[in-house]
Amino acid sequence: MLILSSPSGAGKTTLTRMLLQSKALDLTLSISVTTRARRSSEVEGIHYHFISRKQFESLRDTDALLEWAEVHGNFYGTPSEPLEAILGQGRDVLFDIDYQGARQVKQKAGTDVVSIFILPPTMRELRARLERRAEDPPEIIAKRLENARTEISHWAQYDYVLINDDLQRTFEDLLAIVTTERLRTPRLKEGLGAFVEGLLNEPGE
Ligand SMILES: Nc1ncnc2c1ncn2[C@@H]1O[C@H](COP(=O)(O)OP(=O)(O)OP(=O)(O)O)[C@@H](O)[C@H]1O
Ligand SMILES: Nc1nc2c(ncn2[C@@H]2O[C@H](COP(=O)(O)O)[C@@H](O)[C@H]2O)c(=O)[nH]1
Repeated sequence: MLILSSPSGAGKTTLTRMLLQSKALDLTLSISVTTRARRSSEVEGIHYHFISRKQFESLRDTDALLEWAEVHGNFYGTPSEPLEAILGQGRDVLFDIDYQGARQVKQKAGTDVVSIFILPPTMRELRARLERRAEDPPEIIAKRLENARTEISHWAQYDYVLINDDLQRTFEDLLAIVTTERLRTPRLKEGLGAFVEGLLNEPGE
């Protein structure tokens, strides 16, 4: 499970898209439910499942969410069932969730989780990116910038922290993290066990 978090506008959705487009990585996105209104660029079932507050409460109260949080005045959560199906196929899952959700997933899934926090190079650039994106009205941008400092204060709970100045460079750092994490001994154990057994049973001549 690979988690990307950042203050709004630092670039995690852009980087998520780049990671998903990289066929060699073969990552699957965890599609969250949210009570936020859909942006014009977003598609139901691709970016989010857009649901009502009542539907959200019903999912939350029936333990159908692995984690959930209130962010910028809206509710967001990760549905457990599709996630379990993806993990059951042995696939790696990418999460675009906030620090509260990251903490809950870490508590529940522990060593199966790798978390990455994306920082903007400056607060001025963060504002500029939100304005250039032109997806949210000024009052929503103001709220997101106001929340950014609290979100950034949680950077140290993450396994990795990247400063997203140059997009391509940040993407390459992400690729390096995924490649390295996949090579960790505990993640290779099943396949390696059989390989080592075969190796030790070879006569060696
Ligand atoms: N390294 C970068 N340099 C310049 N612009 C960038 C960079 N990374 C992302 N952007 C741009 O910044 C804007 C915000 O990026 P993005 O939507 O990915 O942010 P986000 O962290 O997912 O925000 P949110 O949490 O609000 O969804 C987009 O217009 C994106 O194209
Ligand atoms: N804890 C969770 N946070 C989530 C989830 N899905 C998205 N998010 C985070 O919310 C903010 C705002 O997202 P936006 O799409 O409205 O810009 C951002 O930090 C996301 O990472 C979730 O399922 N759980």
